[in-house]
Amino acid sequence: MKTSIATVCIAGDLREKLAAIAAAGFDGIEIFEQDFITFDASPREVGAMVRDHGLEISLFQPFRDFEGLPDPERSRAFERMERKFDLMQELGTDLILVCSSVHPKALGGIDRMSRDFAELGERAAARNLRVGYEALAWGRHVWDHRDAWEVVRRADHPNIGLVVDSFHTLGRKLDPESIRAIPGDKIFFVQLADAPMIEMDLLYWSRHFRNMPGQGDLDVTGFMRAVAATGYAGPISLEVFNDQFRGGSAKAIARDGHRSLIYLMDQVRRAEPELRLDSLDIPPRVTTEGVAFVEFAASEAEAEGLRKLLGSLGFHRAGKHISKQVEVWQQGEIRIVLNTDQEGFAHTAHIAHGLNICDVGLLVDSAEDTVTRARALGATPFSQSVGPGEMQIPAIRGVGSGLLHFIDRNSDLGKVWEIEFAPAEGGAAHEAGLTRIDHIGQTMNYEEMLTWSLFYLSLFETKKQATVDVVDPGGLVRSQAIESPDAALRVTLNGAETHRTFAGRFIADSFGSSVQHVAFATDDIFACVAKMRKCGFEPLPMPENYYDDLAARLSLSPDVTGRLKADHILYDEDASGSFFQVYTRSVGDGIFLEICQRKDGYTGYGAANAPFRIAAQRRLARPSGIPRI
Ligand SMILES: O=C(O)c1ccc(O)c(O)c1
Ligand SMILES: [Mg+2]
Repeated sequence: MKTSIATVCIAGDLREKLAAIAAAGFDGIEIFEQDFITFDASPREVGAMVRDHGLEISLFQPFRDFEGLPDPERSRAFERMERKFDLMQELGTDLILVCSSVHPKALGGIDRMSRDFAELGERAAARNLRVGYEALAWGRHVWDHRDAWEVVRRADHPNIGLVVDSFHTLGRKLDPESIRAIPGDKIFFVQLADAPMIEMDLLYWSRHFRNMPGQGDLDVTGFMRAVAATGYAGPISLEVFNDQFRGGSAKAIARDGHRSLIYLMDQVRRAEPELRLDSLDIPPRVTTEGVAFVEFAASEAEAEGLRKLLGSLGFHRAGKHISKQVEVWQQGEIRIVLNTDQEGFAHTAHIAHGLNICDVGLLVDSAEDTVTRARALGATPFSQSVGPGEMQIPAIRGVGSGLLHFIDRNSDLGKVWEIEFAPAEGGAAHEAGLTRIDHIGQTMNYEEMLTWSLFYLSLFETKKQATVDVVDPGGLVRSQAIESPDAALRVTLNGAETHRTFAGRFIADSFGSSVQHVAFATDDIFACVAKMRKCGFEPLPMPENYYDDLAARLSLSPDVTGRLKADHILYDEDASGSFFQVYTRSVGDGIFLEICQRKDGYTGYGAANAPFRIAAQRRLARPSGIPRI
């Protein structure tokens, strides 16, 4: 199946748009008239430029206010169309999109409109061109693809067909199943867009808030299944009007777009195998069993601080790498890797970012399949040379070009700790009861959130949770959780709108997005904190006001409130259960660790506590920044 994208989706002038679109791997483009008119080159030159990028012009659009007009507007519309036909022939495209009229004088009437299209079909046929009719969700008389189809059906002309656009159908809450009844060869073109579910004026929603399939809340997969079931064999094309994308990185948005189509068609192919789509046959979304390790890149001095911190949480040094300056600290199933080596990726990451979490290891079904799927989705594979006795662990680039490594139990990869590490002295004497990694929190600029949610959703068997707004005294931080069905993998994406927030400062100070926070699970937070205190744990101090408010709001016994306060434990409860959290003080440019306990199946992340946690972190930070360890 060929992929295409409307030039309107991408930032830049036409040349920049084409370069980004071609680099992302699309086959064609929809030329948006505005992008052509604002560009200073002849139609022939533009056509050649597109083809020089290895792209075809799959559609020219939009042509507005054509059908159902009285004269003289009617004959004007036909004349206007002849000029656009001239232009299309010079550009080198045979298909134009006519969107349903919003003209105040448009009369409507199915037969009147079909007669206009029948006549237009004759004119198009004379030039070997085709016309596709699209119902805009806010069209004056036609705003439903079923009505647009009826106009096309009655026009009964081989050069007149239908354009379906997922936004107009799903945004209007029309049932996409009705598309299945349309003959596939009468659908001339398919436009795809998703959107977040926000109640607002349809036109405004469409022109400013569309996003890539998978990034919003619409059932674009259901829509595309219905289209595919008709036998439609033309291009699938993205038409995304989004203010943020228009101002974003052309390359990144084009890459996200291409990824969204691969993901979408894979979902469609799996949902309806009998359709025998010619889309890529790639391994399914990856099942994750959890986070296998988190790796810090550190200087020797920073590593010393981390050792103290980890020791205070009940971790012990479990192994030393056979040839590198790398050690692994362990507790329960949790492994923290400290990398102070003077070579390799971690070292480079340390030079660029200072102390940082440069690598996350995920436990998956098959590491090889994971990388195969990731490559098909346009992720960047990573490898570096390995020394004698070391393993080549499959990896890709993740958020902020940090690494994601994949470990599985089906190969030797799961034995990396025995193969590459020699046991260290000490042992597990002081474990505090931390069992596994509950979640990792990645901090990024707000504009990157859609990129990374699509990255996780398309690669892993996960679902996104609703976005929550966290108020930091310096501005808003939006937080979205991505979770596997059994919650074995939980990742939170935290998008900072300004650099004045704690999260935003982290991005600025460490020169880029990355993991800012790792949360460890425990089954008994009070026992855990008691043990950690003996090892020298210093919790992030919470003010008394917080506990007075808890006592006022919730029906906790004074005894429980007293224990929470004594240990600086934060508490949350909702319909799903209750939640306890305690934080470490920050290290480096604002990295912090959390210990949490979920009771009765609590599903959240303590968002209600986030403003108090942030205020406490800011209090400890010096005006010039955050204390370094
Ligand atoms: O917003 C619009 O006017 C507009 C134009 C052309 C389209 O294909 C569309 O979906 C919307
Ligand atoms: Mg459209």
